[in-house]
Amino acid sequence: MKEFDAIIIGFGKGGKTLAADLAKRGWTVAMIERSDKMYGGTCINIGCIPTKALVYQAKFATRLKDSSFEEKAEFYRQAIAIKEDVTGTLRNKNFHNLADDPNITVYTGTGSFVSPEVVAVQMKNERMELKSKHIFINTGAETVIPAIEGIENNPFVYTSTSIMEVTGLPRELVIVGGGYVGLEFASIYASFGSRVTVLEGFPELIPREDRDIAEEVKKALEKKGIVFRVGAKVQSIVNTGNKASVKFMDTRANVAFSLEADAVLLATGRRPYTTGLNLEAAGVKIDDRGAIIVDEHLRTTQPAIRAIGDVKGGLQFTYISLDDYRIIREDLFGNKERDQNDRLPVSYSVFIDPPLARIGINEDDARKQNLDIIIKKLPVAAIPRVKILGETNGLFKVIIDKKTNKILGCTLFGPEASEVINLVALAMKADLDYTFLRDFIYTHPSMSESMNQLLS
Ligand SMILES: Cc1cc2nc3c(=O)[nH]c(=O)nc-3n(C[C@H](O)[C@H](O)[C@H](O)COP(=O)(O)OP(=O)(O)OC[C@H]3O[C@@H](n4cnc5c(N)ncnc54)[C@H](O)[C@@H]3O)c2cc1C
Ligand SMILES: NC(=O)c1ccc[n+]([C@@H]2O[C@H](COP(=O)([O-])OP(=O)(O)OC[C@H]3O[C@@H](n4cnc5c(N)ncnc54)[C@H](O)[C@@H]3O)[C@@H](O)[C@H]2O)c1
Repeated sequence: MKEFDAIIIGFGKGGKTLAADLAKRGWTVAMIERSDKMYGGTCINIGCIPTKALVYQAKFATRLKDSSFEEKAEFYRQAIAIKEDVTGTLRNKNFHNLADDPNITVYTGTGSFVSPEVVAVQMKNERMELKSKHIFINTGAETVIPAIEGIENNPFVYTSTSIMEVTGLPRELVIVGGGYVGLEFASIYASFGSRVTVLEGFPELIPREDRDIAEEVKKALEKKGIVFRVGAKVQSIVNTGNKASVKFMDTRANVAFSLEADAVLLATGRRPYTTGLNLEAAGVKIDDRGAIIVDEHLRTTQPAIRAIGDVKGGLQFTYISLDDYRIIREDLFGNKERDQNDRLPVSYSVFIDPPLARIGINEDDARKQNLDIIIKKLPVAAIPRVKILGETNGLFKVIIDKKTNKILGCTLFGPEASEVINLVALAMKADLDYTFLRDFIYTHPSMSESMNQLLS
């Protein structure tokens, strides 16, 4: 049996970064990845990178709004080809980053535990057992497939992964779920020229955001032609031969509706992926949502085994997986002072057009906690840069603690929000008063300079 200093199951963000770091320190590392289409993990192959490549291309597509559907479809086909090129290049680079390192062996096969120190790898034509005292699980998440009649083997039903493999632009796209994936794909496909309907089961759109922000988001996306149906319970998706017939119930009005679609995207959440890992053999326990249970230092219920990224539940972002690597690095080689709690608050961006970004609490949260706050708002139309961009939709909003002058939270909905939020996050992390950003000298004309106005 081959022995390694470390075994990593799953080629995710944290795992691949850890592999390279350990190898540099002289450790021998086995990286196990089940698919040769997934070297580098979800983000570069089927997640952040391909979707954001399409977000970027979709921006140009909006210039074709008066063109024929066929012309739009041709532009979309080219955008998919560009996306393929980007992911292919990154996948190859990610593979070689590890495989070319003499201390790292990449196994293309499915990993499963035999015991707490032994992992079996099932490859195409071979099964091997590997041994290590340090094992890291980085197997990511999978799309939740809801129990809806007619979904199974229905050629019109897609996940975020499979829809991006299709080169034909759907004329009518129905998206089930109005979360991150649902909204980003709605924005992308509406920009490319599809007619998009989003069916969200919850009675409100983006319920975690303040209602004034949610209204602005809805308004901006509706301007693109997207139709939202909230409180929608999808009952069946039937293959009618050349289309899908989507039947849903408006649970608020208690009325049944039916829609025709060329494609139906399931954007109904992602859950930790542990299928086939045989965690029982290692003594690694999962919670009732299927996430691997970890402590603040990412140790599982079998302390020599750790979990990284989406598979441990909680926030599902690439930068969280990367930060998990930092926690482990500090635990193994540093002062052991990092843990999962010290990275809060964490910002996020939904890459719709324009993007929505947030850090910390919002007004609703502050009111529920009876906090003494100052709220400042700025319609994006008041920022000089948006006149240049020709994009005046949006609202920036910040919540400040009246007593301490610290920023408690900030939501930015407008052009370049996903960049500007990092500035606010930095100020919050550095424990700066809001006046620091208010009086800072920014370049002009930039979106960052909106902080002068927003915070004044
Ligand atoms: C459509 C979409 C868009 C997204 N956009 C963003 C975004 O813009 N920004 C952002 O921060 N996040 C985004 N995310 C989330 C982000 O992609 C994930 O949070 C992140 O990639 C998770 O990384 P990870 O390290 O947990 O593992 P992953 O990158 O998911 O890697 C897990 C790997 O393990 C492999 N694997 C699974 N089981 C086994 C096994 N038994 N043996 C061997 N290999 C196995 C899988 O094939 C996979 O390659 C997006 C996700 C999706 C789906
Ligand atoms: N920009 C980003 O950072 C980004 C982009 C995409 C995905 N992601 C990550 O991927 C994860 C998964 O995204 P997601 O959008 O699939 O999940 P999500 O949890 O964000 O949203 C799922 C939505 O589907 C709705 N829903 C669930 N079942 C339904 C049903 N049967 N009918 C109608 N609606 C239903 C839910 O109410 C919810 O609004 C996110 O948690 C996020 O962390 C991040």
